[in-house]
Amino acid sequence: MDTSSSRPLLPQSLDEARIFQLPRAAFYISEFITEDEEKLLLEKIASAPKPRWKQLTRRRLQTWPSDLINNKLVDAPLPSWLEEPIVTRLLSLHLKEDVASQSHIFWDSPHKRPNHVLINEYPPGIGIMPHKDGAAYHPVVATVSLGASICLNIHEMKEEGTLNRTPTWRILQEPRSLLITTSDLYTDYLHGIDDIMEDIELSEQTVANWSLLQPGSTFHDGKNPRQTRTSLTYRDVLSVSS
Ligand SMILES: O=C(O)CCC(=O)C(=O)O
Ligand SMILES: [Fe+2]
Repeated sequence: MDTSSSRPLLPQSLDEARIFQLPRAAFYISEFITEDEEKLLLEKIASAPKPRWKQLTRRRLQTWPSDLINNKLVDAPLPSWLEEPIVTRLLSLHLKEDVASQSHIFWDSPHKRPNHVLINEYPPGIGIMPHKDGAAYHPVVATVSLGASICLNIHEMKEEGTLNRTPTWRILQEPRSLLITTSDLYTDYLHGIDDIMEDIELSEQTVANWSLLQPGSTFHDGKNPRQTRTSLTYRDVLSVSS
């Protein structure tokens, strides 16, 4: 596909994007945005005023429209560059069973759309500890990846309540892709990214969304050397104050 064209080819319905290997429910769409859109977003992120960045020890992040305070969001719109094209395109995707009612992935969230975006920048070798996203959000996360590929690990808790350090599944997120995780994946499982310089042993057997990757995508020797990868995570914060 010509990824520099003005509009990407999206699946007719979200069902075509379902990752069947995972518990309900997850969806993956490669080339959800174009190369031009990716470039523009990276420029917007890079040109944000310096105080917008929160520097953690190993990665940095931006929060739009603002940080949560006691799990609450102060009512404010997202900037237009975070709304268009991503939110409009996201809300245009429907599940087949719901086409009649025109219900998209945020249909049963309180605000019927994402109202909050976290931007995380991961240099090579840096990831994020396995965690759950918690009670502040409706249990739907839409993640758009920029710049480079990375593996997201899904972990289960062991019976005694400790984390199983070996991921149960891996999801490969390519640049310009959209990943949606919901339901049990949000509430019962943890997700994280390894602190490694390359993702290895990538294959149909080890990557849950292998069949949904970009046609012709190649991971030489099953390896993905890490480069700086930026993610936009869209969520609906349950509690909003004016
Ligand atoms: O960068 C990602 O894809 C995951 C980010 C994440 O888990 C979070 O911000 O809670
Ligand atoms: Fe998270």
